[in-house]
Amino acid sequence: MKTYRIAVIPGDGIGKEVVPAAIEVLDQAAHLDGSFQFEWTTFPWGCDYYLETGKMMPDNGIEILKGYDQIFLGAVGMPNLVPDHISLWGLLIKIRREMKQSINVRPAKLLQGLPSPLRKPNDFDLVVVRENSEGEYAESGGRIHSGQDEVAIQNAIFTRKGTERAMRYAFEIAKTRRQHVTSATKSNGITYSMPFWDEVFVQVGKDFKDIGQVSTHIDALAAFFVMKPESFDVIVASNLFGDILTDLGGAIMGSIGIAPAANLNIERQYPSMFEPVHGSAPDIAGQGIANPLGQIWTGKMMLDFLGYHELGTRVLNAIEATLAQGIKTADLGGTSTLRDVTSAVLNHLR
Ligand SMILES: NC(=O)c1ccc[n+]([C@@H]2O[C@H](COP(=O)([O-])OP(=O)(O)OC[C@H]3O[C@@H](n4cnc5c(N)ncnc54)[C@H](O)[C@@H]3O)[C@@H](O)[C@H]2O)c1
Ligand SMILES: O=C(O)C[C@@H](O)C(=O)O
Ligand SMILES: [K+]
Ligand SMILES: [Mn+2]
Repeated sequence: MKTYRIAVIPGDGIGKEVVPAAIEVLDQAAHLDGSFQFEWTTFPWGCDYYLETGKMMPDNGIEILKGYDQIFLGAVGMPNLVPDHISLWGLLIKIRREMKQSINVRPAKLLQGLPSPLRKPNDFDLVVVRENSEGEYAESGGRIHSGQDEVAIQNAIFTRKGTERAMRYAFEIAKTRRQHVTSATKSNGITYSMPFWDEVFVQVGKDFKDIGQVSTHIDALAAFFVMKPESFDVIVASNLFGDILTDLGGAIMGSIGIAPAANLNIERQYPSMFEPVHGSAPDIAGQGIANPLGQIWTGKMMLDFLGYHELGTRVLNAIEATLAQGIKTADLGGTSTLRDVTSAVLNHLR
């Protein structure tokens, strides 16, 4: 039997609750399939680890992770105890960078059984391809002087390689979907990087003449996510624009607690990392009321990446059947617990 060795990093807050729930579902999915199994190895890295050791993960953490097939992560961050830029750059973003997980795929669609907060949504089904290695998230800049003279500089870095890679990937997946890519730009306000982004989009687009292509300013695009989400198929966005758009993608589905994500090393040279869009939700952590569906759907994306598409579809069907039954956590207006929702998904998967 094929065994996949998965490194598990529950991380902080609700990550510690939703990850075990999703593992139960993935184990059952593997059992149903019968041809493979998961071997999970859990690492206690995160803010608690930082408070004990002064590091978010050990110095050889990346080397350790390279020994696994994939990484399954919950969320990182305890802003009351560790500054967010320290915790995220010490674990989540460090892994994304060092494992060259340069593409972050984040779908959003109108789910059966889950009313969208939009008043009369048409059926939407979109996917955001977020550039995941550079852009506005660049360790370039600094702070000098103090008091009234203080200066902070943060440079955004866009390379042709990174920009092209994200755009090519977006066009490739559009080929398998509804044949359309929207590029999120802001070349009216940002005068160097975004005109460059637009030029690369036109150049890459020439290799995909059969795919519809349009550039839309991110401000208008955000409004269209609310007003006419059904008009989108694939959206390619820079790191920060993609970050913001995908919380919005979660929101129009019903909650950011259900939005899934996959940080892909598309070259398959290193493990990819599967972790949902949402964070550690300190406001509800430890109460057993977090929505596990984002983490479970993220597990479905891992199944897809491993080639088990039909099984992945069964997991998504079980999620929708659970919602249709009215078994929902508080973020979706329900009264069910994380345990109730997980049990229902397991039942529907059987
Ligand atoms: N990928 C990640 O690990 C990641 C992503 C976003 C934020 N963060 C970190 O998480 C911490 C909290 O950030 P935030 O509050 O801005 O965002 P958040 O996503 O953690 O929470 C935003 C709101 O959504 C709710 N929510 C999120 N996930 C939910 C779920 N599964 N079920 C029910 N409700 C859910 C929370 O209760 C909160 O009200 C910060 O430290 C931040 O840096 C980490
Ligand atoms: O900014 C980030 O990438 C962290 C988090 O908000 C995410 O979306 O993964
Ligand atoms: K997350
Ligand atoms: Mn985010």
